[in-house]
Amino acid sequence: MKTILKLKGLTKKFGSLTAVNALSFNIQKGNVYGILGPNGSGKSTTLGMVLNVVNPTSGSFEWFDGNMTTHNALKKVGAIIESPNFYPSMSAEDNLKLVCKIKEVDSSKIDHVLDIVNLKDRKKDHFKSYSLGMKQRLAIASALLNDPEILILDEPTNGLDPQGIHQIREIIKRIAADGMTILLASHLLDEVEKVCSHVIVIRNGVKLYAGPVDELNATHGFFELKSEDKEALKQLLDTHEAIESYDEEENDLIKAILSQPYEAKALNKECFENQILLTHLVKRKETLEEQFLKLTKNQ
Ligand SMILES: Nc1ncnc2c1ncn2[C@@H]1O[C@H](COP(=O)(O)OP(=O)(O)OP(=O)(O)O)[C@@H](O)[C@H]1O
Repeated sequence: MKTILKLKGLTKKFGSLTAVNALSFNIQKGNVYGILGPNGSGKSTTLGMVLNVVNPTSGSFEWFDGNMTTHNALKKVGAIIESPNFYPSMSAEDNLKLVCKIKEVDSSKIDHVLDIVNLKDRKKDHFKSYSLGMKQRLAIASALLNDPEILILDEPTNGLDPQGIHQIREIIKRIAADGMTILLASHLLDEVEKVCSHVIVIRNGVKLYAGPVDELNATHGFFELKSEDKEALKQLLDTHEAIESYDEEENDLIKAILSQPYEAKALNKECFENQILLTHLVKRKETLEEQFLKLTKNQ
């Protein structure tokens, strides 16, 4: 698979603050990546560095095959990292004509990109009459004009109402389905879950996880258990091949984490054969949100 972007130990310090700390990951063609982290975790700084607007303190990054200057490589990148900025008293279409002139691309693509973002019917309207969601969609259209190899978006749904958020996410999914590589920064887990195939979780500039979104949730789950003979139950769990660890929670509840697939029925039978009567037995899997919170809390 073709590599679009490689980050190698990329680091940015602002005085004594390390905003991005030795970040390494690869962006492969055709995937949709989310950089996910709370506010202030270093997402925008990371995007700023690979887009040449923030100077790295150390480490490096490489666009495409590494044989191109960043300046030339960025001609193949469509990026929206600031709020959409166009001429207010010009129509969307005229604004895009101007962008075509600046980017030296043919203006025949304007209708097509406006169609992708559902703005073709409103192309004659002044930019100033657009809602925030429409402005953001126009920015996406503008970024698509020169057929980029990758689209980069920083918090693409920030400040939008639920309908606007939905429209932007649908557009991103549609563009991705057509094969576009996308890298977006977001502090919203559900956004990354809905839109991205891959996720890079960062906190305080440090990478906590990078990989497919599915695998972040690929654990075997856990049992919630209760028994009047808690000590005997704990002894059984201590030596159980399928139990990785267990915690005692409130109300005498024991949470036993699985290290391999194991059915509740089998555990129930085993407990019974060891004269341990369970008063509560539930098998559960952590939601992606619980996993994400655990991942970020542990650091
Ligand atoms: N120009 C700067 N000078 C000093 N500190 C900065 C500068 N830019 C960013 N920072 C700090 O670096 C850290 C990371 O900021 P960054 O904007 O990259 O985070 P973020 O994850 O994008 O968060 P947000 O979504 O809130 O923008 C923060 O603590 C921020 O205050």
